[in-house]
Amino acid sequence: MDSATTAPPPSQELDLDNLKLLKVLGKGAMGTVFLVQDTTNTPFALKVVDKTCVHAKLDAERRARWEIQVLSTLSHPFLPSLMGTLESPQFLAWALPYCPGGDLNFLRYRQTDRSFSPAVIRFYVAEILCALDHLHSMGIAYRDLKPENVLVQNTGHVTLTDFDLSRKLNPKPKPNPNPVIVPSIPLPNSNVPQPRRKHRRNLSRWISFFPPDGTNNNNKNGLKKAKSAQVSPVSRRKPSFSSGERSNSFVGTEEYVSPEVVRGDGHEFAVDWWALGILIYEMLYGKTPFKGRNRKETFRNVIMKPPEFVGKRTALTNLIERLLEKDPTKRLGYTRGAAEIKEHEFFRGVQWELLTEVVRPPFIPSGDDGAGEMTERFSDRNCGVNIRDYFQNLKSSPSGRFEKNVSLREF
Ligand SMILES: Nc1ncnc2c1ncn2[C@@H]1O[C@H](COP(=O)(O)OP(=O)(O)OP(=O)(O)O)[C@@H](O)[C@H]1O
Repeated sequence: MDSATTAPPPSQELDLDNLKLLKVLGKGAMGTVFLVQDTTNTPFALKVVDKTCVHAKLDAERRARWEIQVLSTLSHPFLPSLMGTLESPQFLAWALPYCPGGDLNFLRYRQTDRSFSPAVIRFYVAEILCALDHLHSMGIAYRDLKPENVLVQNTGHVTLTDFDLSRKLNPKPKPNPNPVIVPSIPLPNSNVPQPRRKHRRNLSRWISFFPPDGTNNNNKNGLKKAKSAQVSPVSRRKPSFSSGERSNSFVGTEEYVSPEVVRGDGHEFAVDWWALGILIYEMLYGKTPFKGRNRKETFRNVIMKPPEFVGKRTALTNLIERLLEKDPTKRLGYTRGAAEIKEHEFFRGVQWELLTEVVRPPFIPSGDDGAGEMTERFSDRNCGVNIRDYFQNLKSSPSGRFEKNVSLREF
């Protein structure tokens, strides 16, 4: 798949005067994502972070700059490319290709039994695996894999979104094909006090933050998007036809957090393989494996409980089991990365180099698929509303929603 990657196209400086906001695609902890059109009528997604809003406390600006930095280096069919950026004293915004198919969570809820067949899972997971492989090869751990962050492009292929939690790690050295045999060193006795692990400092970043304003966090599907990382106050709400909620916490969605992160042991690229195991489980069974009644119970389950598999054991359940190995060093993918996972029996027959050539992915968005369910759509009369008006109006609106009859001003 890496053969399909090239240097990222240069991103341009966007001109706010030429942008029309068409609708809100989603709202996350960090920003609002709009569907926008430029003078050529090309639609694209614009993620806007209001540097002055209460979420500044979430370190939104620093995270946004990091996200832009990561995006500017990406060039891969299953990862977004940065189309442009803009900055004003109030806003930081960047443009990405529009994905009209919604996210995998939305798609799953449109299935009759709210789960995918193994064949559909194979397709999506193969593409996600290639995207993660590429990120890891760049030394980037994604750390926020969940169905809401897997978007469906107009071609039906996937793209990962939301890189503010990603982190640069030291690339793993390739395993030595001719290892030097050294005499074995006795394992440390667990009764002997060990030096404090260096990685524990990572925990300082994982402090929960509960925004005081109960911010509207709906995405375009009317689902509440799971808050990521240290921001995570609001539960990830499933579509309105379900009462189920998924709570989130200090490092991504609670149910996707790996045992090593819960334990404070620090983390490596293997956290992404754990999250991949959770995601596959959820796609197959329609629920995550370790969800408890509260965060404490969820974390206890993450550390202690083996995943339960209903029905016949298959190559797919074996793959999940190998990814949900509690000890990261024994987890599939730990030693040789994605290559190890690609060799698993579940993927037998997958032609990795030809994935982008698949012309009939399981779901191809038709026209404005899902767009009718956007939380906020600006009527034709309001097309052309500018970003400043949008946020100004939002602050003063008692409903916390955009009021359609806002008077338009130049930005
Ligand atoms: N390129 C895109 N095309 C279509 N919709 C998009 C696009 N990018 C983002 N979205 C929508 O906007 C939502 C929020 O985007 P994103 O995850 O980037 O925001 P965030 O503020 O970083 O979220 P989080 O709370 O996880 O940190 C997504 O879940 C998705 O529904």
